[in-house]
This record gives sequence, structure tokens and C-alpha cells, in this order.
Amino acid sequence: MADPLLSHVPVRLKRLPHGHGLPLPAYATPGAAGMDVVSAEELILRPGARHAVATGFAVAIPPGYEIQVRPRSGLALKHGITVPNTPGTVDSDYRGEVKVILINHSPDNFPIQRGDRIAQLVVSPVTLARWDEVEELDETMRGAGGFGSTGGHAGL
Ligand SMILES: O=c1ccn([C@H]2C[C@H](O)[C@@H](COP(=O)(O)OP(=O)(O)OP(=O)(O)O)O2)c(=O)[nH]1
Ligand SMILES: [Mg+2]
Repeated sequence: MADPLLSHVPVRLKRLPHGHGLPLPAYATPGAAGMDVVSAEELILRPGARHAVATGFAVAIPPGYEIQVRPRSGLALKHGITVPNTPGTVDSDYRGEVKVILINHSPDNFPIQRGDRIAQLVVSPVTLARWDEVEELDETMRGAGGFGSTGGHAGL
């Protein structure tokens, strides 16, 4: 049988000194879209605070791809911990440490241990576009209507 990993996009990853001993980002199940990524540092995220959490590695994403940094729903639902810039964008030409920006929306301190799974990384193709500037745009049924123009939430 063909190796299923053959169809995976290879991404070069360099472990940084403070990342030694940590598991690499990994899919928790065979059908997972994101790889869980762990913290390379220990900290306490106070209520309302933000922090760019170290992951302990840098990457060279192949041209034509990006890595999206997304929150974990369990942390969001149970602890109010999310990624304020979600989806975070790691560009293919970025060679610095991958960081996970976290914010604590709960009234409680949120302690993070080294090795805790804090977010997930989705490797995704990027479509590059160019602008084709014109004087007039074609007409549509929607026109300029937006922001709830087709109807609001029941009761509003
Ligand atoms: O969650 C994130 C978001 C960004 N980055 C790194 C990789 C990315 O390639 C770089 C720049 O990110 P972005 O373009 O979102 O930030 P910016 O504020 O526009 O900074 P810059 O002017 O450096 O592009 O920062 C991360 O490590 N994690
Ligand atoms: Mg930028």
C-alpha cells in the first residue's frame, strides 16, 4: 500500500535550543485538519492578557503555502483562551520562531506548562491574485447590500 505520508506537504522545520525535547506539532487523529502545537515556555496568562507564546521552532514553508495558527475550541470554550489574530498567518518567507498569540478572555489566571497543547497549525495553499482595476463593476442582485441586508436574526 502507498505510504499515506507521501501526499503530505513537506515543511522544513528547525528546532531552536529551547525547543529541544518537545514533541513536534502533530495531527491528534488521522482525519485532523490541524496539528496541535505545544508551548515551549511556562507562563501564567492573566485575565485580559496577551502573550506571543514560544513554540521552540522555525519553519521554511514551501512557496505557495502558508501555515494558519488557529485556536483550540476546548481552550476557548472551557477557559476563554483564544488566538486574537486568528487565523494567524505564517508566511512562506518567514524564518523567525513560530509564535502563538494567546489572549485570556476569562476572569481567571490561565497557567501554561511547557509541553501544553495551546493551538493548532493548518498548512494551507495560498492563491495569489492581482488587481484588474476598472471604471465600472458589473451589476448584481445584491448590489451594495450587505451587513444583514438579506434579513437579521429572529427577534432583531
Ligand atoms: O500567529 C502568528 C502570526 C505571525 N507570525 C509570524 C510569521 C509571519 O510570517 C510574521 C508576520 O505576521 P503578520 O504578517 O501577520 O504580522 P504583521 O503585523 O503584518 O507583521 P509584518 O510587518 O512582519 O508582516 O509573524 C507568527 O509566528 N504567528
Ligand atoms: Mg504582515
